[in-house]
Amino acid sequence: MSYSEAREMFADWGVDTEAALDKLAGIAISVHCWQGDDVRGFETRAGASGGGIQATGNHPGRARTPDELRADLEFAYGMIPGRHRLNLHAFYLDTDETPDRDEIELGHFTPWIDWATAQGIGLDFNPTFFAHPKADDNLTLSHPDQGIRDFWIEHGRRCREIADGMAAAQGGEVVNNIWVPDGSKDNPVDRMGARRRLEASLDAILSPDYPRERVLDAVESKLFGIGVEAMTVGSHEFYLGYAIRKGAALCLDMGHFHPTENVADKLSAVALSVPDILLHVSRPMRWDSDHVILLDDSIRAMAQEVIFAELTDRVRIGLDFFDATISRTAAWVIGVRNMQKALLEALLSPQAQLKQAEAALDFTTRMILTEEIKGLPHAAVWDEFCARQDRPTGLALQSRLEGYQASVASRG
Ligand SMILES: C[C@H](O)[C@H](O)[C@@H](O)C(=O)CO
Ligand SMILES: [Mn+2]
Repeated sequence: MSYSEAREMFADWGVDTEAALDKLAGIAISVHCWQGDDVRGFETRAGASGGGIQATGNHPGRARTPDELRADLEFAYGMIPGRHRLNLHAFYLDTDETPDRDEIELGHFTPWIDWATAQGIGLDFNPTFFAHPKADDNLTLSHPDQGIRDFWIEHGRRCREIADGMAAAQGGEVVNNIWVPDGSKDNPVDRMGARRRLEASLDAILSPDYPRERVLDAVESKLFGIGVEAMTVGSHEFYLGYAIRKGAALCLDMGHFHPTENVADKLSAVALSVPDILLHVSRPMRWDSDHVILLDDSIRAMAQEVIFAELTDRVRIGLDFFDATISRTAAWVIGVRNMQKALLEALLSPQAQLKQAEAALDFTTRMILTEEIKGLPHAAVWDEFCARQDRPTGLALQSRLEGYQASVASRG
């Protein structure tokens, strides 16, 4: 079906496809660097990722150096319509020096800043509180040992300084997201002590004032991780309260809740109390497995909430998945495009009619609408979006993804 035929069909339902395409073009997705190298980072000492997160699989082509990772990202961005961001973790520094985590500085990220600026890609940042001997107890900011806490506090403070430097170099906001793996394998007896220590450490990290429009601090909760099954110190309730008290952004990772919870439902609920929200869009399978996101119901529901609750200015969309059993570049491209497709579907919905039916308690009309619009030609509108930005679709996309994968498959 041609785009003009599709445009007319949507117009019959009161939907303006041009307005939807304009809106979609303005939504930046923060692409997570860690899909490209199985969350290994570029520190010389780095081993397995630890902290209960681990990529599984051994597909050829993993990026082994910052240059390889940037080349892979350039290819991926070239397959994705729109202008997007890069979400960089601190242990992806690019330097000949070997600073410990409490010694990193902006200069260790200069090649990333130069590259991102040349590419027109905004950076986001994350301190790395895992994959380090001082995190081997699965305790960092809440560790009972003051020395270990101080080490990680210094890391957190330096990361904010780096984020501010990135913002100064690039202009605009850098989201700096804090996730710590801290927790307990078996039932603890002093949950309060651990949470008080985490709170005090976070306060110490966040005490220097940076303009919010330059450094947007976010905090990420989690239900449990491998090795910390009994308690996660930074639980949802902990961070929801913390974000409200301190004015930080709240990060909702779709893999960090009980599998029966609807994470999309949380958006409007927390948006009443927290001004800014960061999403880690992910696909948990039975647990926080970080599968590549599909265009499935959970992603559609999340996108619909962002659009229908009119939260595009307050929600930063980041992705968080890593799959080492498939082409890593294809994983990025497919995942980001799926997020965009879900947003486009929401933008192509007859929102006003749906809300009107619901307000009138006319649930029959609401159901007719939700089910009938599923048959509308969303794909023709998506193809038009890609064509206007010279991005391939369908078989052409497949061939480009396979071609690039073949070109990196010989990496050792
Ligand atoms: C690498 C990320 O920071 C990490 O995945 C974190 O965001 C997380 O979700 C841990 O489970
Ligand atoms: Mn996450």
